[in-house]
Amino acid sequence: MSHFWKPGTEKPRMVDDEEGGVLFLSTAASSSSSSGFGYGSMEKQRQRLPVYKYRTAILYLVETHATSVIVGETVSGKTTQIPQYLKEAGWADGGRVIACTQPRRLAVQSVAARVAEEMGVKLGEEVGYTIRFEDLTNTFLVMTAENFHGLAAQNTTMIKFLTDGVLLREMMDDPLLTKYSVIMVDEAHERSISTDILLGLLKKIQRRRPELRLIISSATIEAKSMSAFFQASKRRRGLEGEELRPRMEPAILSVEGRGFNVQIHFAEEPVSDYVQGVVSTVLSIHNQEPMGDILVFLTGQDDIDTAVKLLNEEAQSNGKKSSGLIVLPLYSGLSRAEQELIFTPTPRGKRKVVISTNIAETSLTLEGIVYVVDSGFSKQRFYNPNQFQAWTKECCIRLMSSVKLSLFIKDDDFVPYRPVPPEYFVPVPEPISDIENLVVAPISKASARQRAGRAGRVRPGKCYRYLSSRQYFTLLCFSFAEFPTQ
Ligand SMILES: Nc1ncnc2c1ncn2[C@@H]1O[C@H](COP(=O)(O)OP(=O)(O)OP(=O)(O)O)[C@@H](O)[C@H]1O
Repeated sequence: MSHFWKPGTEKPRMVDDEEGGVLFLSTAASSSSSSGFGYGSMEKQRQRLPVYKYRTAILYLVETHATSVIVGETVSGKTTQIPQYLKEAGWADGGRVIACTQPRRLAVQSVAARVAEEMGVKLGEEVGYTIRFEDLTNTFLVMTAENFHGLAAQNTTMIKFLTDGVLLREMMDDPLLTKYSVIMVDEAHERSISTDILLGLLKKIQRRRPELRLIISSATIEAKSMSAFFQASKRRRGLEGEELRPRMEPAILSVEGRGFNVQIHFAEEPVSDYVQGVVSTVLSIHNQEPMGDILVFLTGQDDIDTAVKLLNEEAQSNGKKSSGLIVLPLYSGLSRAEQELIFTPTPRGKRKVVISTNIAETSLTLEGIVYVVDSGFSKQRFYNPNQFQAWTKECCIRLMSSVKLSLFIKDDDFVPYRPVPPEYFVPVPEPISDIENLVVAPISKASARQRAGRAGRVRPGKCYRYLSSRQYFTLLCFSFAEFPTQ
């Protein structure tokens, strides 16, 4: 364990950012090998990732700060490497667990499988995952030393990937999440309701468990506002062992460097029918570009089914020209077996086309993908608090009027349990569509970068944006939080 920073040894070189408090690593922190694993080529691949140069700095920040915000380009290696660095540094010793959350199940499964492969262990043992209805981790019961009748859960899983929703669910049994030493909330830019609630609760847990470390990471996160959120409001002084506590003000680390080059192409003119547009683009890539799989981003199941149908029809009618295309849809409504087809290697001479919602936007590495075709739109969920207020108000009015009606019957007739006639029942207004809206809207620049980042992961790639460059510059920098707070 001599290749990462330990308290008491020389610290890695860092400078304060001029804008105040932002830590930025000025030089490569370490050039030495990271671990004692004997997996030569895999180890070399790991060391080639940009995040490797920041290994010592990351471990130093996690050691000394309660919260670290890590911003690293797509393909810098955050998701697969940071949990391994932490494990190698001893954060999973003594039965503790390192958690890494992802917004989506598919990402949890694929990242866990990759990390297990890199570590040369069986998935479900040292590296495991938990998603809804599936727990692939290893916990067994042991007799406690103090009381031979008592049983305690012991974890052999050291690195656990899980969705943020599952971690929230775990809080119901263990509100302080005591088994975790470090919790990494990855892809925090997505700002789904569960991610935001999780971040709020983790901040509270940290006050009770100062030893818990949080890492908030993404390629496209507003680091300063995230850091401001975790800034402790009051600095506690004079507590026993204060000098051993980590610094409560969050550290921000920017991991520079990315994977292979991805050439970006914009549409020359804005298009009206993006489904037809992406289908034509896929066909021209297939006819003109060298081999390599294609990942298409559309908004939802309807669009995807239409595109799959159009491409399959084209393949049949055009004979040789479009043959060789294997078209696969990807959305959350598909069965797991159907979703997993996207990971099957493409047969020689064929080209796989995965047509997906934003389920494939973050954390996924599909090895064969060379081309990304981005429609520029996604279905976005908005929680509308104003509508919610209007709806609850309406419900209250109707409820009150029905209560008044039933009271009226009771009072007048002096028959307390007389059934209320059906005409007095007042239906409550339909809530769902008003409160939670799923709307097709242009994506943000952050999403566009994430989508482009699905190419260039294991070889150079190209991204075709179905937006003109002028349209692109009108996009919002970041997507709206699902639950707006301001
Ligand atoms: N399933 C996989 N198969 C092959 N290589 C993989 C796989 N998963 C990750 N890798 C390799 O590890 C690299 C880093 O992936 P990782 O997911 O850690 O990056 P990241 O910085 O978290 O990216 P993103 O922000 O896009 O999720 C990939 O570019 C790829 O070279």
